[in-house]
Amino acid sequence: MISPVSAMPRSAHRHRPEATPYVDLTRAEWSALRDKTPQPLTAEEVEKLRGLGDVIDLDEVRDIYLPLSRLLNLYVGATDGLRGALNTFLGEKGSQSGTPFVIGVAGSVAVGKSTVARLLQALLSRWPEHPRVELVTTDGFLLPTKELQARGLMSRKGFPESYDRRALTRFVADIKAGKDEVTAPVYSHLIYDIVPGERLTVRRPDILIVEGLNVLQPALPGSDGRTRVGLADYFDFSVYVDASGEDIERWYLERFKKLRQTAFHNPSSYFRKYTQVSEQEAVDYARMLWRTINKPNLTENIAPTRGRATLQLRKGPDHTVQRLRLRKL
Ligand SMILES: Nc1ncnc2c1ncn2[C@@H]1O[C@H](COP(=O)(O)OP(=O)(O)OP(=O)(O)O)[C@@H](O)[C@H]1O
Ligand SMILES: CC(C)(CO)[C@@H](O)C(=O)NCCC(=O)O
Repeated sequence: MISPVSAMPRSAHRHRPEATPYVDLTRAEWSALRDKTPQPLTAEEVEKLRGLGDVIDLDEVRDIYLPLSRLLNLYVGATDGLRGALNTFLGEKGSQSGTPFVIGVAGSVAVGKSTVARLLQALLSRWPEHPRVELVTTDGFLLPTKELQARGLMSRKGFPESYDRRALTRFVADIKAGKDEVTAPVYSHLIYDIVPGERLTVRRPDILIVEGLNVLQPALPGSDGRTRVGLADYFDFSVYVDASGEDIERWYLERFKKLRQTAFHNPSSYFRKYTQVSEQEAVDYARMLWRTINKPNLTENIAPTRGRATLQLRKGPDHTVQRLRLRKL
């Protein structure tokens, strides 16, 4: 019989370290774990994958993303082994082959998660075991502007209720179930809306990366009050991209300034009017968007999901990853 905790000698209580499901690593400790994983990208390729305002270079790829690519390659192999065990058990009763490995990438607006997701796609597709890596962002499942306006949600864009969560979960479930072709709507930052009539098609990838603010949020209970299977329940691995609130706000404002000099000049840009006002007015507007929408969303909905990620990447003020926290239990 297992003895109850209260029956243990007092000293055993006192000296037991607090149980934590994570292992914390410095940049140097993590970097050493890349082992002999070769660097498959050139400086030009990294430049193409870099988002506006991000600073990822070959050193960052080597130190942070090669160990991650190696870890994920090991995870994919081990998950295939588990799938084989399940298939042996199930036999004719529903066994499945070619189930894609699904990775979620979460974090605030402007933290750089789309760069992380693109880098992972490029690195993971170089492994011969899983060359077909698809990337989708949850932006495509935002409700169209007309619908957001009708529901009074224009200033809640990015909050859980601004997405068609059921369609998003179904989309990932269908890909994981091995459907030949699964499609999703497409979002444009330029027009700040869903692109009418456009769809993205995903065809049986080896790995699917799902990037978005909301990917680790728990599912809403159904109308019968029961818990549902949510998006994150389909993940085999997840990454939370983290940084201090002040740093992210600064990155958001700087990106807005850069976009004001570039993309906002496009006649179709939703933000075009901010090219015609002073920089100060434009920055004040961006700060208002940050403080009234993106920051509360970070605090209330995104940051609380951090502990659910398999891996947390903590960036410093210059965008480089300084600390990592990996789930080990
Ligand atoms: N208003 C905009 N007009 C044109 N391009 C934009 C606009 N906002 C963002 N982008 C571009 O789209 C890319 C992805 O933006 P997105 O909003 O997905 O990033 P994010 O979620 O804010 O944060 P992250 O930087 O983590 O991806 C940005 O790196 C930027 O280059
Ligand atoms: C589309 C999202 C929700 C996420 O990418 C975000 O970029 C956004 O539009 N947030 C609303 C406030 C703003 O314009 O920054």
